[in-house]
Amino acid sequence: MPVIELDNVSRAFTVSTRTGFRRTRREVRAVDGLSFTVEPGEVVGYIGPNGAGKSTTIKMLTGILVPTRGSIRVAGVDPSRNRTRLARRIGVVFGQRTTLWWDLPLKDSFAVLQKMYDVPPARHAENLATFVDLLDLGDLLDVPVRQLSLGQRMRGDIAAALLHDPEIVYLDEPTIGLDIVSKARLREFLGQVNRDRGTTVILTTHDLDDIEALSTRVMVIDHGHQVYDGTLPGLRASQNAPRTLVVDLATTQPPIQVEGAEVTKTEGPRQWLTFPATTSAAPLVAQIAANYPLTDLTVQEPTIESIIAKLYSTTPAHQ
Ligand SMILES: Nc1ncnc2c1ncn2[C@@H]1O[C@H](COP(=O)(O)OP(=O)(O)OP(=O)(O)O)[C@@H](O)[C@H]1O
Repeated sequence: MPVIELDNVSRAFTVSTRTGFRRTRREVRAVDGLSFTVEPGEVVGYIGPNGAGKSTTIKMLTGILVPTRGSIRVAGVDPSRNRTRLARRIGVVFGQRTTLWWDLPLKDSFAVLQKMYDVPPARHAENLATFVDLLDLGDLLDVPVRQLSLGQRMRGDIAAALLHDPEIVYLDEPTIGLDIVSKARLREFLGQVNRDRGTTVILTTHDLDDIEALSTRVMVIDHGHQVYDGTLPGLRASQNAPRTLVVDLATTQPPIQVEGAEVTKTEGPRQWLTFPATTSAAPLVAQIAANYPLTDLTVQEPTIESIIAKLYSTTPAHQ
C-alpha cells in the first residue's frame, strides 16, 4: 500500500505586483494537478528547475500548506489535518536551515527531540549510538550548534531528523554547500538508513549526483506539472540524447568517416563521434576497426545534466 498518495493536487498563491500606482493581483499555480504514489522504502529523487513547485509539494506533504484542490494522504492520514500526529512519523531536513537549537550543544538538541517525540530512552540511546558512529559525531556532541561547520551541522540535522525512527524522511537539498567527501559520506549514510530501516526517502536536490547515488526513481516537475516519473536509465532513454564514442587512433588523422556517426571534436589522435541513443555501438566500432588504426575506444553515456536540460527545454511551458 502506498505510503504517500497525491490525487490531482494543486496549490495556488495570489501574488500582488505594483506598477506605478496600480496594484494587480495574479494567481500563481505553484503545483498544478499533481498525482503520484510512493511505496514504502522507495527513494524518490524529486527534481525540477527553480520555482517548479518542489518546496510547495514538500510543504503540503508535511501539512504546513493546505492544497487548494485535490487530496493528499501520507502514512494513511491527511497531513494538514493531522500535522502533530504525522510529525512523529516523518523526518524533515532543509539544507538551508537548521532545525537544531543554535545555542545548545548538539547532544542537548538530541535530548530535547527525544522528549518531544517521546522516544523510549533505550531506543533513543541505541539510535544515537548508531548515528554517532555512522556520521562520526562523537567529537561534536558537546559543541554548540552555532560553532559547527556546515557539513558538521548537516550531519547533526540528519541525525536529528531520524532519531525518532520516522517512516518517511523529506530531504530538501541535503548536500548543498558540502565538500565532495562530506557529500559522499552523507549519501552513503542515507543509503544505509534506507536499506537497514526501510525508510522512505523523498529527496529534493539540484545535485544530480545525489540522485544517481541514491534514487531508485526520479520524478521531474516543471511549472507545477509532472514531466517525468520513472527510473534514471528510463529518463536517459526517454530523451534519446546522443551517445559519444571516444576513439584513440595510432596517428593523428583528419575527421574519420563512419556511417551512422559524426565526428564532433578531434584532439591529436583522439576523436569524438556522436551517434543516436537508439543505435548499437558495435557496428560502428567494427567499421572503425576495419578502416582505421584503432588503438582504444570508450562509449560515453550522455550526462544526466544534459538530459534534464533537454527535458526542461522541451516541456510545453517553455515552448
Ligand atoms: N508563499 C508564496 N507566495 C506566493 N508565491 C509563492 C509562495 N511560495 C511559492 N510561491 C511561488 O510558487 C512557485 C513554486 O515555488 P516553489 O518554492 O515550490 O519552487 P521550488 O521548485 O521549490 O523552487 P527552488 O528550486 O527555487 O527552491 C514559484 O513561482 C514561487 O514564486
